[in-house]
Parts: sequence; structure tokens; C-alpha cells
Amino acid sequence: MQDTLNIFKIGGGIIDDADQLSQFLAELARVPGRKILVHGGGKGANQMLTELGIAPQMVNGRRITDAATLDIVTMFYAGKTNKQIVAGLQAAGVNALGLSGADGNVIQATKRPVKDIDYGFVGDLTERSVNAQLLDQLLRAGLTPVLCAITHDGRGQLLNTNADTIASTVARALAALYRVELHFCFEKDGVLTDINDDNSVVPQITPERYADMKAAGQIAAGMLPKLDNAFAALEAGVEKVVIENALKINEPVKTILCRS
Ligand SMILES: Nc1ncnc2c1ncn2[C@@H]1O[C@H](COP(=O)(O)OP(=O)(O)O)[C@@H](O)[C@H]1O
Ligand SMILES: CC(=O)N[C@@H](CCC(=O)OP(=O)(O)O)C(=O)O
Repeated sequence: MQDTLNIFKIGGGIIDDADQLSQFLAELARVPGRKILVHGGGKGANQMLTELGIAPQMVNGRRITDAATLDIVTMFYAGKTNKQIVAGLQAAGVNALGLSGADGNVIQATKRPVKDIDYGFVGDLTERSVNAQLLDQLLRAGLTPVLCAITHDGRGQLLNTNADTIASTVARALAALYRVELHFCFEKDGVLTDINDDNSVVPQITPERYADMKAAGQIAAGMLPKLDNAFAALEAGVEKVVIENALKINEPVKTILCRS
């Protein structure tokens, strides 16, 4: 039987709040077995860009990343945020290793081609983008890889890649080696039927229910690409995909995705 690998993704909402981040890291430390953490940080990046006089620009949930923006998000995601999370995990007793996609060639991306929109230095992934062998070796060595949203193209160019997409693609690539459980963690208890009612968590969601909820206008903003990535992972052999509160990963309340 394959070993279980838990892959967690946290976004900018949690990372931005020091107390919530350290609570999440303490909960993560309690999860037994092998694990990988993927982090974003879009909210803090928006704040930093604004402070530096650059207006953040998002289209369809993806950041338009010009050269100046790439410099700043690289410093923010691969530098401050990644190292702060690694230090927090060390403090919680987890031997974490922080990596961008360029480190150990762990994630190689392709610059998004210009169609209607020029996203600039944004990287797209395929399953072959992920160096699953290296991640497996690190896990076997007892390390917890902590992956940020910065990738590279193999020719010296850094790229900015959505962190939900990284989590989903890493999960798919490692599904050949492990029984993978993918956890998208954020500030709500799961997928809600009413965004204003925290008690309206849908315990299980099928592709049909997702389509109905979308048609009813119950799913918006960042939750749309998140669920698209989540269902894609489930279809590609990831054993279990969960949407849950970052502060309650060890509690039963959550949304579990079902194939049908
Ligand atoms: N039906 C829904 N249930 C829960 N959250 C939803 C729903 N529809 C939209 N959202 C929004 O999606 C957001 C999560 O997406 P996003 O902001 O991209 O998170 P992250 O930065 O953690 O990846 C939530 O903060 C919430 O406001
Ligand atoms: C290309 C692209 O959109 N990259 C994202 C990477 C960070 C991210 O995904 O952060 P959250 O998970 O906190 O949203 C961005 O710069 O916002």
C-alpha cells in the first residue's frame, strides 16, 4: 500500500495575520506523517506593491506580472514569506525546507503565451513541471518542503505562478508515488452556500453540485479557480481533496470533494 502524503496550501489571508499563521503552523505540526506546504501571499504582495507605488493588476485571478512586479513578488514570496513560514515550522518542531521552483529544479514552468492578455512573467505548469523524485527524496529524508509561488523556465527566467495551481500540480505529480490528500486551507470553514453564513458549509461537493452552485451565483471570486484546480486534481488521481479552515485542519468540519 502507498504511504499517505498530505499537501496543504495556504493563501494570503492567513499568511497576512501573524497570529493566524502561527496557529496554522502549530496545527500543521500536529499532522502525522509526510507533508508538503505550498503557500501564496497575494494579499501581502498587493499591499507591498501599493506601498511601492505599483498598482496591483489581477485578471481572472492571475496577477499581471511585469518586471518590477516580478522583482517585488520574488522578494516577498520566495524571501520574507517563505523564510518566515520555515522559521515558524522549525519553532513548531517541523524540519521544513523552503524552496522556490528554481531550487533543485523542483518546479519548471512555461511563460504564459500572449493571447488576448499579456500576463507578463507568469508561469504555466504541466504535470511534467514537477520534480517528483526530488520531493520524494526530501520527504524520505524527513524534511517538509515549503514551496512558494515563484517558479523558473529552466533558462534563467523566474516566473510567478498561482499557488493553488502549484498545490494542485504537485499533488497530481506525487499521486504516482503516494496516496495524496490535498488540503486547500483558508479563513472559512469550507465551501459555503451563503458566503455571509459561516454555518452553511457544504460537507461534500460533486462536480454536479459545483455546477449548480455556480449557476446559482453561490461561488465567486477566488473560490472559482480554487475549485477548478481542486476537481482537476481529483480527476487526475489525487485520492482526497478538502477545502477547510486553516485554523481547524484537525477538526471534522470541512468540505470534501467527491468524483460523483
Ligand atoms: N461559496 C463560497 N464559499 C467560501 N468562500 C467563497 C465562496 N465564494 C467565494 N468565496 C471566497 O473565496 C475566497 C477564497 O479564495 P482566495 O481569496 O483566492 O483564497 P486564498 O488567497 O486563500 O487562495 C474566500 O475568502 C471567500 O471570500
Ligand atoms: C500568477 C499569480 O497570480 N500568482 C499569484 C501567486 C501568489 C498566490 O497565489 O497567492 P494566494 O494563494 O494568496 O492568492 C499572485 O502573485 O498573486
